[in-house]
Amino acid sequence: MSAVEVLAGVDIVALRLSEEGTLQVLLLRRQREPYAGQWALPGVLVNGRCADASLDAAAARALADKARLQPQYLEQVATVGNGLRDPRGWSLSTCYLALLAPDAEPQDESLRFVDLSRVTAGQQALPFDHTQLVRLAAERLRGKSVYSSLPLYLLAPRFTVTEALTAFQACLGEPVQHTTLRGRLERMKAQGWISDTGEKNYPKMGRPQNLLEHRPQESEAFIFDRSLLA
Ligand SMILES: O=P(O)(O)OC[C@H]1O[C@@H](O)[C@H](O)[C@@H]1O
Repeated sequence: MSAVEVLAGVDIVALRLSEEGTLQVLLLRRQREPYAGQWALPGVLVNGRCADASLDAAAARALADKARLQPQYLEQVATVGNGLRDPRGWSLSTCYLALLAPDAEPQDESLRFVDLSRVTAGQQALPFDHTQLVRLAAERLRGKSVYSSLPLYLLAPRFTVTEALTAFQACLGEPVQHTTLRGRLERMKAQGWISDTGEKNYPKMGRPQNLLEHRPQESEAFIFDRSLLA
């Protein structure tokens, strides 16, 4: 790399809700140097001859090419850049938050999900500044989950109130009142963002529960008029 070149890329913090109700982040074992063999965020460089029309397109490509997964939601979080984060020289990374369906599975042994809390706590070390990128994305998700329906993008399109509660609590990292969430979901129903399917799920334990359907009216999330934690 010449002295005047700057590497530019995108990195994806792709999250999934586990069966246990915890958030997990997708990691990819790097094939090449630097940090060959280490688990890192899936990312691609966008310098040079890449065909992507935009950073958003590059982020979608990174997930599609490297993980063969389609996100239910994708949002740009931040751009970081300096001369230290990549040993190849000055670099910029635009970090994206991607929310995956709960049945998103690693397609081969070069991919795996690990507990988000292990990464944010530094127990699972990541190369480059990827730990910092994960923390930024997790903070964005937490902040938006206070006042929007974002966590619903971590569920299957058909979900129960109990599953919604699990998703919100995982994103916020604290308990949410069942009745408060119900009220917010009712408001979404009134605006056409959620519909009643008239069907029930039949869990292994407990009583059957009504199945709701998430019907996003835009690519963003529904904004609540009051905080979910109020
Ligand atoms: O995988 P290659 O193309 O080598 O490089 C991409 C990585 O280089 C780093 O700056 C980025 O954070 C990104 O993850």
